[in-house]
Amino acid sequence: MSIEIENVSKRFGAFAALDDVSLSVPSGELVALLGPSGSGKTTLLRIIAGLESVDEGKVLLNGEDASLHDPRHRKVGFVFQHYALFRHMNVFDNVAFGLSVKPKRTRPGKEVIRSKVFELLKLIQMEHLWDRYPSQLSGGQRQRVALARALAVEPQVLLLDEPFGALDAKVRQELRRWLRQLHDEIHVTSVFVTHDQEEALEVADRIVVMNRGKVEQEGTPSEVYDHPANPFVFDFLGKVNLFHGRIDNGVAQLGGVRLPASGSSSGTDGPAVGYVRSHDIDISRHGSGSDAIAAQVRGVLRVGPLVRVDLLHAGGEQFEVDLSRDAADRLALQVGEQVFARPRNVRFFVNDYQI
Ligand SMILES: Nc1ncnc2c1ncn2[C@@H]1O[C@H](COP(=O)(O)OP(=O)(O)OP(=O)(O)O)[C@@H](O)[C@H]1O
Repeated sequence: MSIEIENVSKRFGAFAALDDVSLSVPSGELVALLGPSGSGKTTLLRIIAGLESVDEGKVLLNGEDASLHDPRHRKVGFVFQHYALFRHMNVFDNVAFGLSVKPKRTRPGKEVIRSKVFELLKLIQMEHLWDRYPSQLSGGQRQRVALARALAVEPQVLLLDEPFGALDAKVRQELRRWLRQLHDEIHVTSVFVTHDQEEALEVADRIVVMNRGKVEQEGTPSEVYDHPANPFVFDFLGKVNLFHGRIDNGVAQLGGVRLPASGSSSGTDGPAVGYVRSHDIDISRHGSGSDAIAAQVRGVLRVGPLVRVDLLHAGGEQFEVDLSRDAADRLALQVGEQVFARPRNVRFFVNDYQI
């Protein structure tokens, strides 16, 4: 089922939780709503589910105005961060619940329910745990049961609100991969909310970056990561360094270095900010100060597979470079020494507009 959000606004009192949001989710896609706390992600999800009304705008499900239908008939499955499974029911009964409470007329027979539940338990790789109770399961297993339970009634849209938010980092990572595989198997149109950029980049077909009730950018993971539309998206999708400088006649001066500012025109002359990801900078001991940013090493820290180097350049701005362990071992940087940093990929923004 496709979802179209057309110019939706939602206020709580005087506060605009959603401000003229438009968005379309083609049938079968897995879309992530990514944004900081309070950006309106959950509100948008609840509006799609029909749990919340809109002040302005429309939601179309398969091209039809959703407000014309009772939310109970929207065929939407919901999985929350803390999905309360029924504690007194075992895994089998939890997954079977949505089917067993259907009105008699549409309720499948016992055998059909049984085979459907075992099919789902197989999908979530938990057939052998069918008679366990929620208290006998790990957090990750419980979320998988919650997902199977939402899928049991064959929703046409699956909505997931921070489904792995309460789990530890390792389990989260496993479940992310698992969710992606599951989606590739069943292709149900899915929208999931997360504030974790890595999760969105790894799992989603498309990412909708939200901020203060608005959509900042929408695109594939590589579109939003490699071509962020504005400083907010750049910053939210990964670690970034800011270099304050100026642009004159298409040339940017950043920390003493002159760099071509592609796309700029004389109209953009003036103060500009260069954005560079910390893995997009090379460090060497050689340079002239006009082809590289002269900087002092302030700290060297091993973080898992990377080495994070803290630097301070002559203009007084601090910045961070992530090196591979190999590169860091070759350089053997010492705290206090002078080095030269060369950004490989800089994006310039003037007043929030990319040039
Ligand atoms: N029922 C409500 N009454 C008043 N304000 C609300 C209500 N629901 C949400 N809000 C406000 O609307 C804003 C958006 O909330 P929402 O839950 O959609 O954000 P979110 O992006 O999902 O955040 P989080 O990641 O923290 O869940 C918040 O500032 C929140 O306080």
